[in-house]
Amino acid sequence: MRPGAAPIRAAIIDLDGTMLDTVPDFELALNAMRAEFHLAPIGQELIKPMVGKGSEKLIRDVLALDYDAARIEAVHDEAMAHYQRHYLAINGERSVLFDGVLEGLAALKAMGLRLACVTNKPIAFTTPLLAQKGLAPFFELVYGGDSLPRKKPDPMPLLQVCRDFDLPPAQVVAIGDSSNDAEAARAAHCFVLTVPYGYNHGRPVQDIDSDGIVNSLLDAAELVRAHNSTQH
Ligand SMILES: O=C(O)COP(=O)(O)O
Ligand SMILES: [Mg+2]
Repeated sequence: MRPGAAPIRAAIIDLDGTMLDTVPDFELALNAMRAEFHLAPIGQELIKPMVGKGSEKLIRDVLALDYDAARIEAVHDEAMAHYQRHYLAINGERSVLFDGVLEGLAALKAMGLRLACVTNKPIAFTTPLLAQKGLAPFFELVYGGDSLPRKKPDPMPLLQVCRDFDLPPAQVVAIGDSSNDAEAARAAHCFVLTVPYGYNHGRPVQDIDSDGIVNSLLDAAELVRAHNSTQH
């Protein structure tokens, strides 16, 4: 983050791979969907790099392990219906908060920042999950992958948050685990911080063009505090 730049007034925080390790939930729901088609279960290491681009892409990638393009088209809608039903039934059962998430959110709030959650997860999964994990009270705004016409890496949801908060993007930081989050932030002209413990489509976090890698949301809050303390 640039010294002398305007103070940060809001943070936009990603969900999967940033606040919650949701891969165990994806494993349950995807394998329940695959069982409907008599397909063998798949493991978390295969699933992890597929998370982050929304449900549509995830279902297509998972079906592509066994089916050709024509067969994927033929079963897509049925697969999506199975997946959504199964995911909603197990949502949050196996997901766990990453270290420093609650502390980091509390620190950002205590510094007066406004908080939004922007995820590519469908909003129908996101809202109950945030509530169940005690995250909902931190967020003034929540946008899922299907809340707006375009999702990350498009800047649309981030720009919408800036408008909702009536803040210029240069006073907003996005915090995420993947290039998806960083590309959206760069295109929106927000700051962006990256956590190293998430999924990033199976690629090294160091490859992401961001304003810094932070080990936790608590470290992100410390960086924002340092940035803001240089302002007059
Ligand atoms: O693709 C998803 O379902 C969610 O991904 P995100 O929370 O990292 O944006
Ligand atoms: Mg993510």
